[in-house]
Amino acid sequence: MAAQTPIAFIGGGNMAASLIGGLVDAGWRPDQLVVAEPDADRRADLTARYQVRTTADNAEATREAATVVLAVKPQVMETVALDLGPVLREARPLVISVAAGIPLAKLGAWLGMESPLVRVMPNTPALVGAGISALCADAEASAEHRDTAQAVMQAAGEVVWVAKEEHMDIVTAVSGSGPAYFFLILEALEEAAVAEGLDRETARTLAVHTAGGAAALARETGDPSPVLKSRVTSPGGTTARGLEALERGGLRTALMDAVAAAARRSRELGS
Ligand SMILES: NC(=O)C1=CN([C@@H]2O[C@H](COP(=O)(O)OP(=O)(O)OC[C@H]3O[C@@H](n4cnc5c(N)ncnc54)[C@H](O)[C@@H]3O)[C@@H](O)[C@H]2O)C=CC1
Ligand SMILES: O=C(O)[C@@H]1CCC=N1
Repeated sequence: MAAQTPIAFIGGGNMAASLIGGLVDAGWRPDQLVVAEPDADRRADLTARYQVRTTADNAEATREAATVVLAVKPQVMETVALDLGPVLREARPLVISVAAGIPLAKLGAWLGMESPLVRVMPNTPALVGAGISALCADAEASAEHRDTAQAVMQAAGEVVWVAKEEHMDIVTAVSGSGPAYFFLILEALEEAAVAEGLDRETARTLAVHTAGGAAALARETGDPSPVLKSRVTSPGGTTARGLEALERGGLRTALMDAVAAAARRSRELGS
């Protein structure tokens, strides 16, 4: 029998690659990871980047694993889970799903098993160890299973546990999709600076460091956002004018609408 591989990823797309990059940087050996992925170019890319073993065969990867991370699109999860059910029922690894929207009960029914299942919503900053993952487990997952899931996700950043599974939709809308909202803001800041004559590289450096600095300040002081914002806003100064333009332009409402729309989509994906 082949030596046991601790983690098999089913689906080697953007989210799996971000987690794999984070795990490898955190000290996991590439030979402790295997990725099942149908796309040959994607497999070659993952091997070139992380020296992980890949296969086109989901069942083969699953048979060797102590932990299986399901990282396929929600739309194909049913097919993948129905196919893998018999293998998983025999091998009984810990199963972690990172799919948006798919409830644990539905996944369990497709797999034909009750536990141990952990649902996780990670995000792509996992690639550089700066991810945040929200986790919830089914009632039968043991403390050991929870610890294992937490240890895997902690290699890629922070973790929070969510007591009510129904909250995973709003989590998905805030932290799963959230990096894209911030990238849109970075894009806009860069474009504005370039339009005013700054070279692209300087514009990007200023925008990225400002975003990173704001996040670090919020994290390290723990101060509320309105307080942090007021410290930047000198009376009658530039920030006040900028914030007025943002409120007039509806950025606050647009972001709140974005989160509500993404959460609705998460619920749709699971129904
Ligand atoms: N991209 C992100 O920021 C995040 C994604 N997720 C979740 O991660 C999952 C994957 O999303 P992405 O990586 O963005 O999508 P993706 O499209 O980049 O990756 C999905 C991968 O699954 C492969 N695949 C398709 N059919 C398969 C099958 N039958 N067996 C094995 N692999 C198969 C595809 O070839 C592709 O490489 C989704 O369920 C998504 O909701 C969760 C959090 C954040
Ligand atoms: O866009 C999506 O559906 C996935 C889930 C959260 C981030 N990306």
